[in-house]
Amino acid sequence: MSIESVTQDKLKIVLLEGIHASAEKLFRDNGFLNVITANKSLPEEELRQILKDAHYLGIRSRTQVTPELLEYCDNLEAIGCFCIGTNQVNLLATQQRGIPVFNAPFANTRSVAELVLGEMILLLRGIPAKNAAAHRGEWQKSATDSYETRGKTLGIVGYGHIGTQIGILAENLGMNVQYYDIENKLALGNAKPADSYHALLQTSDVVTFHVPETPQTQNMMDSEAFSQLKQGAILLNASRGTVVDIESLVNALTNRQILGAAIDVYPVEPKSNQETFISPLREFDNVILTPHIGGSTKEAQANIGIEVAEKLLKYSQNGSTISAVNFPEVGLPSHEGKHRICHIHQNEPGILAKINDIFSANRVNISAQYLQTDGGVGYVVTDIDQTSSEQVFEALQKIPKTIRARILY
Ligand SMILES: NC(=O)C1=CN([C@@H]2O[C@H](COP(=O)(O)OP(=O)(O)OC[C@H]3O[C@@H](n4cnc5c(N)ncnc54)[C@H](O)[C@@H]3O)[C@@H](O)[C@H]2O)C=CC1
Ligand SMILES: O=C(O)CCC(=O)C(=O)O
Repeated sequence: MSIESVTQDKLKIVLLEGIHASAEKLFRDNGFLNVITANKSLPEEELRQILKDAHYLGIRSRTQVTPELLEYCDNLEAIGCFCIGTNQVNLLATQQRGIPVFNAPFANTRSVAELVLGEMILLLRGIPAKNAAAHRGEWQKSATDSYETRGKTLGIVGYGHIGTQIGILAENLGMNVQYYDIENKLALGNAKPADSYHALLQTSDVVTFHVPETPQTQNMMDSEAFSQLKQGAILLNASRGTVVDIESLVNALTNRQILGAAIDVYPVEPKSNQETFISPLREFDNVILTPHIGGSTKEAQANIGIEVAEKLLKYSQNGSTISAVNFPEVGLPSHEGKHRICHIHQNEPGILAKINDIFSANRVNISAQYLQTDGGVGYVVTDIDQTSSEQVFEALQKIPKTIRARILY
């Protein structure tokens, strides 16, 4: 498979799911004029149609990029996830098709941390249920099951960018912080690693999840895990909907084993704001239900729009794959007066030699070159002295195991 070079103004950029306008602006300011936006995720058939001739795709967490969908995307050069999670994209299938995937690993983390902190305080005071009752005209003035944060133990599962920030903020409220992570992590402030996942569940007053969606985190909070929790604990999940088994959560709420919960993510989420949200959790006043908005603040979304659009622009304009989540990372600086060709191929020995044989046979002088391989794919960026002729480009495309090649300038 290969692609022809298309002038920048004609490259089709599709930005879905209400990606912040900062992204579209950046593309347009850089001369990308064919930018199509939608404020929701699209149904399968519409998605296929719109992506059939698209070169760049921007999504958030709803759009599923499956191997089947990729069959329809012959021109797709790169994907930007305008969020942290990339579990909605089949990373192996995109890699095999020579499509780097980028994300914004930090920009919304503070927003999630602040939301979780606020929810935790409200839940410890029993506010969600009291608030719901007051809306119905009931007056529930009582201190029963109403607690300060001070002196309570917060258990953080997944001590990464979000988990660590929550730990620091919670310590400032006077909480004891412990965490569980599969990696050995530097403990910030006075936080302590728990002896095990179960030890954390058994000894925390509040448990909050900040893990990625992986096979290991699937139903990490199942009925067995719920049975380990302290009587009257509080549970929060703003990570992924597959992490907490909803039926087990419903049971724990029904038999009052836990005092309350805050859930931002669900196994199945509506595709747009027009769709009804269906969940057995809707009947519980002591559960804060939010529509996957942990990272949805103006600040975070504007920053993410710029960060991910910049990564896509760099890939388009100079071939940089730095910080791609599924691809060899190559970031060759631009060289004045030189011309750049990118070659993506299946990772097998001897391909670089074949590329260079073609340059040599055509008396093309290489001024800089970088090869990086990662798993199944190899990526070579080459700067040459003269503009590449059609003959050279065609020969590069015909090298066996080539996935795609691009002339950048
Ligand atoms: N609700 C929302 O709007 C948002 C949700 N998220 C979700 O939050 C997740 C976490 O975000 P970050 O903290 O930025 O990610 P991160 O990658 O910085 O941290 C994740 C941590 O989880 C740990 N981990 C992985 N598997 C684990 C397991 N089985 N048990 C225990 N620890 C495990 C990792 O070692 C890492 O330290 C993201 O992957 C995303 O799914 C992120 C942003 C917004
Ligand atoms: O803002 C979004 O659409 C998704 C946020 C999220 O879950 C993430 O960043 O991983």
